[in-house]
Amino acid sequence: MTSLSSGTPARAEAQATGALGRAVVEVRGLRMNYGTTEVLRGVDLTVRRGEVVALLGPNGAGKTTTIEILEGFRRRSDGEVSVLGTDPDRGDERWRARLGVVLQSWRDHARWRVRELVDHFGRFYAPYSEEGRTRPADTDRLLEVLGLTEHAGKRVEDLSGGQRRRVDVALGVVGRPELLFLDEPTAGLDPRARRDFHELIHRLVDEEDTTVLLTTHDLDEAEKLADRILILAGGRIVADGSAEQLTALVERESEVAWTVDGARHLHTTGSPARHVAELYRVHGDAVANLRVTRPSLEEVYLDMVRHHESGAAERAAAEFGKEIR
Ligand SMILES: Nc1ncnc2c1ncn2[C@@H]1O[C@H](COP(=O)(O)OP(=O)(O)OP(=O)(O)O)[C@@H](O)[C@H]1O
Repeated sequence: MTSLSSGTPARAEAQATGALGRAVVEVRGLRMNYGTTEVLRGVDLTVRRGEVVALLGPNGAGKTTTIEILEGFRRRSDGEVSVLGTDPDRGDERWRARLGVVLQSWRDHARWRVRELVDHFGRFYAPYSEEGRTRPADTDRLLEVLGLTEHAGKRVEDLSGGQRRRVDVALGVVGRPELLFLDEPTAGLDPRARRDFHELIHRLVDEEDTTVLLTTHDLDEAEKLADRILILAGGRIVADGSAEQLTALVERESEVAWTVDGARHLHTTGSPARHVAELYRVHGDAVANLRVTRPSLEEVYLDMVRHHESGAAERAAAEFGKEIR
């Protein structure tokens, strides 16, 4: 397998030295207002070295706003933010060189040829090499890893959407970032390109010791890609855990519905089997129309999104938070 650098995979090395797990992003009480509209109302989150974290939330939840603040592109209204040990509002060029950024849509550079463009971007990073991390990445090797070798001589404007997206990624990682921000990375990619992209992200994490924070409104993508999912809704993080943890928490709350003597009943419980046994002990054969439903993470999430889009964001977020805690 082609890698961006030679030698021992960086993640294994970091694991050996105990460097994995240190916080690279710390956010406490982050608030953001656009005029009188409060978009972020006290976001707390942590991203640790070596993690792939997905910031998941419905359209307009404030995902882009959050990562733009972390990238130093946008000034926050309030709160504490530290990215690679620095407040992004005061980040200098050396700090910036340690970050990789892939924006939602990149419409510039249409007339550049792929190889020239990646090479050109890479040169900016040359003064910022560090021990164990020579910058930039080798352009040809990077193009190969991203499946762009055969398109290296083409103009960006002549590429397909998926190929362009890969160029965006090349520009985001040519500086061999310690921390990579990806905003909706697979929007517009077909399933094959999406799968390739997921592989690429895992390879970056394993071989380059890159920590990744990505935004998506696709739960499936978050489940496939991320070690940890943060759900942003109503201006706050309402859930934080691995896909398995979130699923387990959701499944704890099952709905038991039944009728006794024609009267309908509904009960939410973490132990449906015990509840059903108790029902039969008390009512015996009078129990009818028994139904036990375990909502999936997706159902609960989509329900929250529907509420959010119908304007009941605050309530939906609170309910969702309650449901999975
Ligand atoms: N520059 C701005 N001025 C005023 N309002 C803004 C600005 N940028 C974003 N907003 C508003 O802030 C809210 C959050 O936007 P943001 O783009 O951060 O959400 P998002 O979760 O990334 O959404 P999407 O999934 O659609 O990309 C939206 O209601 C948006 O209209």
